[in-house]
Amino acid sequence: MQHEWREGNRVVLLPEASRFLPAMFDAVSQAQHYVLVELYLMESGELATQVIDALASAARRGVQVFLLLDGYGAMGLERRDRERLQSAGVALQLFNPIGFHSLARNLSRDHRKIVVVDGEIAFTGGFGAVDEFLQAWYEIALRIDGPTVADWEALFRRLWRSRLTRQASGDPAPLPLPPQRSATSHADGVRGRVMSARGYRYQAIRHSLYARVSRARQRLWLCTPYFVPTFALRRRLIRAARQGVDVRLLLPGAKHDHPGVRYAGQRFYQALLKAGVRIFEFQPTFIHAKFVLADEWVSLGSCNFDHWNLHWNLEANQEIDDPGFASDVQALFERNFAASQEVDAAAWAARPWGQRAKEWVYGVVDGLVMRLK
Ligand SMILES: O=P(O)(O)OC[C@H](O)CO
Repeated sequence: MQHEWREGNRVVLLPEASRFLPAMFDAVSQAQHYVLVELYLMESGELATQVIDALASAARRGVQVFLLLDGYGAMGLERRDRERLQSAGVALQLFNPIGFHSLARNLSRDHRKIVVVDGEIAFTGGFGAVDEFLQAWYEIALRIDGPTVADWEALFRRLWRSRLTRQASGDPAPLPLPPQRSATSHADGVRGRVMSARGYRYQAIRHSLYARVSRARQRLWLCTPYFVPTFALRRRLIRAARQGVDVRLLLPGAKHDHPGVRYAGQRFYQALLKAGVRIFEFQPTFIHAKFVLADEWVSLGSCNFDHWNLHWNLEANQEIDDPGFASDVQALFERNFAASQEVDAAAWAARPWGQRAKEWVYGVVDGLVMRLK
């Protein structure tokens, strides 16, 4: 059953590439049956080479390896890298390659980040196989060992067989997958569920987030690299803050891969600050992580919670409802708040006209982009 809460999951929060990359490579190196990897971004470079080496070496050991890449996000993966994967025996497919289709079809991207090993362990987060994740961007991931791994695997399997997925050679016939294995349920594990979304057609992540924001009683802390929230989310954040909930946003500072998106989101700062929402801009690097903590509920994964992601993309997040895990996420937020600059409401109200002009221009662009169909 889709989106079912399942008990018995062991989860480990892995902040920063220095923790999650070794954990993933280690899991792949210990695989015995199959490895499933689904990514939005993969571009030739140092990290992609490490990923290809790890997958190729597993395939050469006899492990069945399946790599599903978004047809747009993987355009920077050079032919020689694709050939290296295929010649090592890695099954490579692309989701919805850009083509002479409708604009809506070309805009619909697979933005999910999934690694499954032997049906027993899964990873998700905001990661991709591009060099920015090695150092330049701050990212987090989650390692899951337990019954919800089957739901991650089911998402992968469904998309692998989708009519929009093609073999890298262009052949539309899907490459066959091995029988699904099942994970162990742990008595000391936590309650979790996998939530997915398919653009405007299917919006479970959005509905779950809105419900939790509305129900939060003590705190609502949200981290996203692309803060361009829907009207419905802004209204809920403002209402929660006015009702005394501790509402905080952890957002990128000036280090940003798409500064225009940051300006477009900053046009909402004043109303949020006025309602009592606290806004922290992360300083050390570009923070690309996506996670939210509402009381003791956590949602973490691919979804940026911005209206573009919610409208067009295939997304998937892991939700965890557990006080112990919530305190790990709280500690992570607190470390990141300490590395941020809090936006001062009075200083923001007096910001220069140049800044206001950028917010207006990128706000107009954002409004036009959202009218695309
Ligand atoms: O779409 P994300 O959140 O995986 O981030 C990728 C960036 O948009 C690439 O510029």
